[in-house]
Amino acid sequence: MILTETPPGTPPTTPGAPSATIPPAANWRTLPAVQQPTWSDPALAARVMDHLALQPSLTAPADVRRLGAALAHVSAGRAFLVQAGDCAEPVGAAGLAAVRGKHRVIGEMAEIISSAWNAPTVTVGRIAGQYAKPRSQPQETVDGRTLPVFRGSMVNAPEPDPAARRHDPRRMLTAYHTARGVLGELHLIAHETASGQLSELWAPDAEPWTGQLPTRPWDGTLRSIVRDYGQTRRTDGTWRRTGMWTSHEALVLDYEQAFVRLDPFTGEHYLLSTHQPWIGERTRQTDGAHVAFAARIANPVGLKVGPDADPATVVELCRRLDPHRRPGRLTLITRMGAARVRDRLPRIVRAVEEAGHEVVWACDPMHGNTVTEGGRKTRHLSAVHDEIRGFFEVLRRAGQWPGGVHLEVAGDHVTECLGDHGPKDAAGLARAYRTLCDPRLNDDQARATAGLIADLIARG
Ligand SMILES: O=C[C@H](O)[C@H](O)COP(=O)(O)O
Ligand SMILES: C=C(OP(=O)(O)O)C(=O)O
Ligand SMILES: [Mn+2]
Repeated sequence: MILTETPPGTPPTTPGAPSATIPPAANWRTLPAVQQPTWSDPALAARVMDHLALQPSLTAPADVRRLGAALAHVSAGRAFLVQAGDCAEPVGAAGLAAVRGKHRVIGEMAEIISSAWNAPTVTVGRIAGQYAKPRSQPQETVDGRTLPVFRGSMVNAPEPDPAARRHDPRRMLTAYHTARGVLGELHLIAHETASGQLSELWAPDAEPWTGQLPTRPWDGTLRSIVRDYGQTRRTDGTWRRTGMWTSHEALVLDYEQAFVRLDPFTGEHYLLSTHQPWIGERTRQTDGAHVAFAARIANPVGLKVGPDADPATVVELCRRLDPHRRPGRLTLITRMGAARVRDRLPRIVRAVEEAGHEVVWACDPMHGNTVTEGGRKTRHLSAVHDEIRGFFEVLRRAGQWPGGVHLEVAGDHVTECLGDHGPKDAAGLARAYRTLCDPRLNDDQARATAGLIADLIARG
C-alpha cells in the first residue's frame, strides 16, 4: 500500500504550509540522532530512501491497530506478551531459512505459557526487520586490525574486513526485500497452520480441516484477537498456533522514515516497516530524534528501560510517547540485570503508575546480563531466570501485571548461553556459536524459560 499521494478529501495545501502528505515524523531530522550509519555514498543513500518510500509497505494500518488492541488487553492483565527472536537477523537466504525454526520455538513458548495459565498470549517476533544494531563502541580490533563494528546487516556485513564493514546504503534494499520474504514465509506458515497442512503445528485433537480458510473479521473482542492473531488459542481445550506479529528496534531512521505512511481513513501516520517498533536503551534520549520519531506514529511502541534510567526520565518519556495515556500504546521493556532488578525497578513502576500510564510491563532478562567468557559474549541462564523472578516479584508487589517477556532466542540448538540445556563452560560455547550479535537462548533453554514463566504466572 502506497499512501504518499494526497488522500481523497485533503484540502489543497498552500505553498510552504505543512502538508498532510508529508509525514510529521520527518521532524526528527532537526534533532540529534545517535547510532546512525555514516553511509559510504550519501547521494546513493538518498536515492535508496526515495526508492523505498515508493515501495509497498510491509504491514497495514488495520493490522497494526489490532496489535494495539491486543496489547491493551495485555496492559489490563488479560493476556501475556511473548516477544522473542534474534538479536540481529540475517538477510538474504539465511534470513528466510531461519524463519520456521524461530516461529516453532516462539510458538512453543507461547503455548507453554498459555496452557499453564489458561489464557491467551500475544506473540511478537523480533523478526522481519531486526537488521540494525546499536553498539557500545564504534570500532573493534580483530587479529590486530582495527575495524568499524558490525552494525546489523542493513548497514554493513559481519565479516572482519574493511570493505565488508563500510556502511553501504544498498543494504537497506536487501533488508527490505528480506523482510518481505520473511513476512511471506510467516503468512505461508499461518495458512499452512489454518489448512492443517503442517500437521506438527496442530494439537493432536484439533478440529478437522473444513476446507475453508479462516475469515478474519475484527469484532473487537478478546476472543477474536486470540482466534485470529494470537500465537496460541484455546478451542474446546485444544491449542493452536496462528500468526505472529513483527517488531524491531527502529534504529536507522533513514530506513524507517521511508515507511511512515498516512492512513487516509484515520488521518494518522503509521510506521509500516513493522507492527511494533521499539526504541533501544542507547537511543532513548528524551530530546533525541528516536523519541520524536516514535512520538509521531500511531503504532504501539516499545521502549527499553535500563538500570540507569531514573524514574523522572521514564515518566517524561511516557509523557512524550503516550500523551493520551492509551492502554497498550507503550510497552516498557525493562532490562535491569539480575543483580539490580529488585533495587531499580520498584521506583520506576511506582512513578509510571502515579503518572497514569497503562503500559505493558515486559521483562528483557538478556541485555542486563551479558558477560564475556573466553572472548565471547554470553549469558548465564541462571541470571536470565533470576531477572525474570525479580521482575515478577517487583510487579506483583506493586500490584501490577507482569505482562510480558522479551527474549533473544534462536530457532535451533545453538551454544551461545551457558547453563542448563546448553554449554557448561566457555569451552563449550564454540560448538554452535552462530549469533550475529548477542548470545541467544537455544530451543531447549527457551522452553525451560517459558516453563519458569508459566510457573510464576500460575503461582499468582
Ligand atoms: O543487541 C544489543 C546491542 O547491540 C548489543 O548488546 C551491543 O553489544 P556491544 O556491547 O557488543 O556493542
Ligand atoms: C540493543 C538491544 O537492546 P538494548 O537497547 O536494551 O541494549 C537489543 O534488544 O538487541
Ligand atoms: Mn541484543
